Amino acid sequence: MDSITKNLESSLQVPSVQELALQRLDKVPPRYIRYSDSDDIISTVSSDPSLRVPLIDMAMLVNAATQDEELQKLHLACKDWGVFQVLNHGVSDTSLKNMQNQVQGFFDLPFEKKKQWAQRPGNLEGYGQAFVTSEEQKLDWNDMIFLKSFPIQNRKLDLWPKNPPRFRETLERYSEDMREATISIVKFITMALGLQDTQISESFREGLYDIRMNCYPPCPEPERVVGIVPHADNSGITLLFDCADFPGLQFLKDGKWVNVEPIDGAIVVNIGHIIEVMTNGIYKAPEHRAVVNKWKERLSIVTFCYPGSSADIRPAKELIGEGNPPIYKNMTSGEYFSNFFNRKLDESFIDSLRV
Ligand SMILES: O=C(O)CCC(=O)C(=O)O
Ligand SMILES: [Fe+2]
Repeated sequence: MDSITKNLESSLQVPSVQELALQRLDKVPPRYIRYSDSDDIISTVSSDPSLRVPLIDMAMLVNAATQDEELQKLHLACKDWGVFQVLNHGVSDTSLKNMQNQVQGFFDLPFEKKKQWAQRPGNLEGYGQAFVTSEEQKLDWNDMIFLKSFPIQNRKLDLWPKNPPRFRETLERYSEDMREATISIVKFITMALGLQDTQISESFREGLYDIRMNCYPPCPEPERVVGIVPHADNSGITLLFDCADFPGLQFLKDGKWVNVEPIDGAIVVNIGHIIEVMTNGIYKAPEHRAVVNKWKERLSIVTFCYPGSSADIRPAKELIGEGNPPIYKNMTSGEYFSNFFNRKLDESFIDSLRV
């Protein structure tokens, strides 16, 4: 792999996977091949049907009578998995469905129309693919549109689609809903850890919110490609709305990949590197990937949630002391992002943040 440090806040332009899929090829082009037939992507998937991503009910976290029990469940979910599905998160079904319809409407547009909102050289935002830094790099079976939503001054409105016509207002509303949900979810995550003060959750009120809308077209050789290559998120937390009714997202648990079975109305929440640092590694950002299939397109709408830029990224003071040394460095928000965008692609990002 490329060991030279590059600024990764940009992406090279690559072909649209949706357009490739429309050609109804028998074989995928070599640039997408990740696996040979023998070390098949499927063989590493857990075969234990009882192994399921934990399900958390926010209504039980809010209710004083059931809060302690549900906080204990949340603690184990964060500690043992780093991911859970959440119900009763406060985001209405209408908001989710409206967003799904707009994103579907966008990806259904002819390529020539979508290109209007394409990433520009040296820029990650817009319609295209993330983190393509060399002409030799293997590609994901994924098209996406990536937009920054909060703070409002970060919005590059010239990259916000105007087609379908309600896209912009729907995304605006959706990101407000995601921000509200994030503040509550982070509050409960810190409570699950026994932290009293709400400084961490409140820092998400002025936080950064980036939305990545993914489209995974059907693929003629799904077992030889990957929708999104295994990674952990650099966010505080990530909220993923799976628009499909069949699995595609998988998390690594005890060396095996576990499918996330979509639940109607639920949101998938995973810990990102920032909360990993703030909890001094008690809650870890889990590895995950997306797989694709032969027959059905899948969409997901992913919100990366970061604390505001005035919050330092450091292990919480309450969690360190005698016998509990900090395992991660103290960083300003600016230092954290600079480390991320200048990271070496062949090294673990989280390991580079260790003291
Ligand atoms: O679409 C998915 O299921 C996974 C997306 C993801 O992990 C990401 O965008 O960071
Ligand atoms: Fe991710």
